[in-house]
Amino acid sequence: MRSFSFTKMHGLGNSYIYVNMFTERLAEEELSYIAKRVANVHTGIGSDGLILICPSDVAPVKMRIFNSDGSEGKNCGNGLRCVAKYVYEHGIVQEEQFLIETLSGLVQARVFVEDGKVNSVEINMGKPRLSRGEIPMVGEENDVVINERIDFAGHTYYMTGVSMGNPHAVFYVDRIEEAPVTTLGPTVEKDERFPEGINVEFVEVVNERELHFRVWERGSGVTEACGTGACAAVVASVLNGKTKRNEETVVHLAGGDLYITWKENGDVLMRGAAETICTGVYYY
Ligand SMILES: N[C@@H](CCC[C@H](N)C(=O)O)C(=O)O
Repeated sequence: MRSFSFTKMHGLGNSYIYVNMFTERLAEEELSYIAKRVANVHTGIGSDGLILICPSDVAPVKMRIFNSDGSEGKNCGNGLRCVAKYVYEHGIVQEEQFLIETLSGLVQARVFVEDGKVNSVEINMGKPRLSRGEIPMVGEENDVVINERIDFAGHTYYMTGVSMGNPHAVFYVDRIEEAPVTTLGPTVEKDERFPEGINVEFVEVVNERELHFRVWERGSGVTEACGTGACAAVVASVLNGKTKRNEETVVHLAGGDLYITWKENGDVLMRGAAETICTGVYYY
């Protein structure tokens, strides 16, 4: 029987099993299978997926993220905050600002420390990518998708498309409690107009500085929070004239709040909590 040491962490209830690949060895061809196994709440540990904290050639650390269905994502906002907390608290980095490599590029992390513990993290997520080609979504590759009419299962909706290194479809609703997360979510995720699938976000605008937010994540379904999704929601809200560029917006997710600013220079800043739940050894 094989085993590895893990740490379970969460960002606003979006939980992953984190494996320190500076010390552990997992076979590349087994990563998808391991992600599915550990995520299972009955026969595994229970999580939204698996995150690997890896050595990098271009930064102090690299993050890889696998959803609970075993698919690999290219970015994860909540995961980045937890990775930043982990590497600082385990002495893998000593500075309070450092780079993290992801499959979609480099991001800048800043940890806020009290008594040696990281209690919140800010990530400069870089610039959103807005063209259909970058999302990706079928159609004219240089066009943007802002409040575009689109039909699913015979009903008409309006969506805004944003890539934060991973794909997001944002829909506005009048009341967040009535958002069709579990019905429209999986339909949109798997729609053939999104060749790589898509994360689906529902947003209720409270005012120019505040949004309510729910998510159906590609590869994981309903989660308590999605950091890249919250960034996409703020970018979409600026593009739709609902919130302001260069001003911090509070996003209320099911698991808590994130503070997000789409800066004048194009970068998106995300700030919020990162928590350690437990550590252990997993046998497989
Ligand atoms: N929970 C994440 C995003 C995880 C990956 C996503 N489901 C995808 O496949 O793109 C976040 O906090 O951003």
